[in-house]
Amino acid sequence: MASVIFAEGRTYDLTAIGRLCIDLNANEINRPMEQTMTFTKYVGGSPANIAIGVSRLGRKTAFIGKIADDQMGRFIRSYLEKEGIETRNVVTDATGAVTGLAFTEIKSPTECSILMYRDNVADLKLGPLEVDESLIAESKALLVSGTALAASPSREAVLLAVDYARRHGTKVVFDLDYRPYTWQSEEETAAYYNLVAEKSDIIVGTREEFDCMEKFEANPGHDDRITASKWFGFASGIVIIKHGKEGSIAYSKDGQEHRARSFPAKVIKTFGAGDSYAAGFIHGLLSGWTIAKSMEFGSAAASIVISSHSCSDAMPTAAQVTDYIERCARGEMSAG
Ligand SMILES: Nc1ncnc2c1ncn2[C@@H]1O[C@H](COP(=O)(O)OP(=O)(O)O)[C@@H](O)[C@H]1O
Ligand SMILES: O=C(O)C[C@@H](O)[C@H](O)C(=O)COP(=O)(O)O
Repeated sequence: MASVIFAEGRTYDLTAIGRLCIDLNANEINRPMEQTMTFTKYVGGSPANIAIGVSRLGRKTAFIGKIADDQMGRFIRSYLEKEGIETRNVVTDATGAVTGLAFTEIKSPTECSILMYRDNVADLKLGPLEVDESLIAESKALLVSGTALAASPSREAVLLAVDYARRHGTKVVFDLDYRPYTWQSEEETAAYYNLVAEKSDIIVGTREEFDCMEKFEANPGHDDRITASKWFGFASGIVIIKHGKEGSIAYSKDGQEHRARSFPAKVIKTFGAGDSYAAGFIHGLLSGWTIAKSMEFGSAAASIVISSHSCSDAMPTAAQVTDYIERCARGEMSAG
C-alpha cells in the first residue's frame, strides 16, 4: 500500500515555494575561499534544487517564487523553463531587489561551507497576494522551504500557501532548510518553524535543524523518536531526520521506524545532499513506494549529486538513480 495517498487528477506532482538563487561553486576544489579564484554559476537555492531534481525524475513540477529583474533573474527563469518547470507563478520583482548568491568553499570533501550574500534579496519579497491558489490546488504536493519563513512578506506568502494547500488537499512537505544568517534569532526561527510543522504532512530535516526547532523543549538526548512523535499529534504522517553519511531515519504515524543507509560516493562536496535526497524521496512517495524504498532512492540520488560539482545541474534522472543502486548492489561502487 502507498505510504502517502495523493489527490488524483492534478496537473502537477509538486509545486515548490521559496528561493530561486545562484550558486557559484568553486572550480579550484580542496582549497579555502581565500585562494579560490574562479567559480561556475548554477541555479541554486534549496527549493529550486529540489524542484529541478523532481522534474529530472520525470515529474510535473511548478514553482512559486520571486526573482530579480536582472540578468541573473532571467537566467533562473530560462533554466527552470528548460527543465520543464512551470514558471507562471515566478514573479519578477519591481523594487530593485537582487538575486541571492551562494559562494561555495570546497576545502576538502568533508569540509565544505557556503558564503551567502542575501541582503535585499528578491526571493524574500514574494508577497501573499502574489501566491496563485489555483496552482496549489492543481498540485499533489507543496514543498515549503523553511528559509522562506525568515522575513516578511515571504513569510506570510508561505503561511498562506500552506493554508491553500490544506484547503485543497495538497500534501505539504516541509523541508526545514535552516540557514542561520537569514534569521534574527533562534526564538523567531523556532516559532515560525513550529507553526508550519503543525500543518505539514511530511517534515524533513537534519538532526541539527530539528534541534533548532526544539530549542526550548525537553529532548536533552536529541532523541529522534521523541522529535518525531511530537508531530504525530498534528497533521504529520512522516518525520524524517537526516544524519549525513550515517544515513537517515523516518518515523511514521503508525508507529513504524524506517532506516536508510547512505550509498558509497566519490565525494567532491557535501552540499546538495539534502536537496537530492528530498527530490528522490518525494519521487518515491509519488510513485506509491514504501517509505523505506523512497528513502533508499533519495540516498542514492544524494550520492550521485555529492559526487558532482553542482547541485541543480547534477540532479539525476530516475534511470541514473536505479542504475546507481544496481551497481552498488553488485559491489561495483566504492567510496572515494
Ligand atoms: N558523505 C556522504 N556520503 C554518502 N552519502 C551522504 C553523505 N552525506 C550525506 N549523504 C546522503 O545524503 C542524505 C542527506 O544528507 P545530510 O547531510 O543529512 O542532509 P543536508 O545536506 O540537508 O545537511 C543522507 O541521508 C545520505 O543518504
Ligand atoms: O540553498 C541554497 O541557497 C544553496 C544551495 O543551492 C546549495 O548548493 C546548498 O547549500 C544545498 O543544500 P543542501 O542540499 O541542504 O546541502
